[in-house]
Amino acid sequence: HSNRVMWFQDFFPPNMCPINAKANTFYGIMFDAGSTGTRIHIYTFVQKSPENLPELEGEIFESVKPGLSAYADQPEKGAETVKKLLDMAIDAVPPHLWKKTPVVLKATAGLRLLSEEKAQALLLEVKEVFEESPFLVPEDSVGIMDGSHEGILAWITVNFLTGQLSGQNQQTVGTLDLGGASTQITFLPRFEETLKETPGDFLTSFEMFNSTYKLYTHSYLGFGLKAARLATLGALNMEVVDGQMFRSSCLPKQLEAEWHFGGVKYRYGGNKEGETGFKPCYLEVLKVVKGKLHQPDEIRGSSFYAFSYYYDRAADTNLIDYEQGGVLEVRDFERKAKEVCDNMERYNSASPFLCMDLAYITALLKEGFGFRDHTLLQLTKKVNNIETSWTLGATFHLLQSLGLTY
Ligand SMILES: O=c1[nH]cnc2c1ncn2[C@@H]1O[C@H](COP(=O)(O)OP(=O)(O)O)[C@@H](O)[C@H]1O
Ligand SMILES: [Ca+2]
Repeated sequence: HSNRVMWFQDFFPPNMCPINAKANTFYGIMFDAGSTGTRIHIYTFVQKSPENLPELEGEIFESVKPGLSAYADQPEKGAETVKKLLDMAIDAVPPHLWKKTPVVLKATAGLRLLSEEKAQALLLEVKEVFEESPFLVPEDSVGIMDGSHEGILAWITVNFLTGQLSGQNQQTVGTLDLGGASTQITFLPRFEETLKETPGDFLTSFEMFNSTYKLYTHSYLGFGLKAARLATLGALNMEVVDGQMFRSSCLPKQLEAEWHFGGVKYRYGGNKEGETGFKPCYLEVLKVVKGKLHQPDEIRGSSFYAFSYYYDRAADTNLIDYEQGGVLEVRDFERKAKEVCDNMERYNSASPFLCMDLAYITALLKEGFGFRDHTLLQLTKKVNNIETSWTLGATFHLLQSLGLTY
């Protein structure tokens, strides 16, 4: 299509004009600076008619590891990883739309855990990369996202993709996200009771697509899968003494290894002489979650969408198909945790943390949030070929604030 103006264009509303069939295509670029990796999502939308929601046409997705927080002492190098990903957008977006295509980066728990100074230095370098690009750089285009937004925007994404935000008879689903450093739970309460017994800072009103949703949401910093490993080892927020060894019954007996997280080196290993296996391991992970999370009664009976590390660990252990995902019960994680923890030698080609991760997920779901053994979890990585990530919700929010959609 060219930009030629045809005489008949004035006779048609813009969306119906035959030569303009694609004139209402637009793009949005959203970066997710997570604690374990940085990801770019390039979305294509078509607004077919002004009274309908913009239709999502597709997504281009790419990711790199490690995340920005690993470059805490080399912010320029960190920004370089963002630039590499942004080069993909140069190829994906037609040049005449560059100036109208917004680019935004939101960082999550990895940067929340860094010192203010180091986090700001990284964000400043990223901002420079954006300013040098041909794209639209809105105000606040680079920053650390509020934990409550992370949950809400993921909820918007999943419920948009499953068609629950349009039309009548909306039956929304709750969402569970398990990151490296933090974890989120979000749902739309149906009972007056829930609103009454929930602490005020767990409830947030959010406007999207001409509706207001009062959501239950909370982000637990330090309860992501990798942070939980450190907590289980007793190493989270510890002044680590040189050569200090952290041991756990969740690790293979003979294991001794090193692990770098958040710029600190940890030595860890199994209980050489002591106990190993599910029972002692579960007691260890239980200490990390017990009594630390709010348990809304309402969620016991409902089913949830779960993604990120819930998905990865379920796929790693063949509980679900890696491409298709699947439906599980909470007790399936427990069954698998027992199987792996009580036979660690059989799983020694997988991650040494597999037993600990599965035990933690089980404890988080049951003793943390208070789900039942039979609670259903819909494990999903993509819906209609779009990643289930807070980034789509964030892009809608962005387009709305720029007046590109309502
Ligand atoms: O867009 C995505 N597609 C697929 N997986 C994702 C996406 N975003 C995050 N993840 C998953 O999230 C987990 C890592 O969490 P992340 O690095 O975002 O930590 P954080 O949320 O605590 O900052 C991994 O399981 C990773 O595969
Ligand atoms: Ca994340």
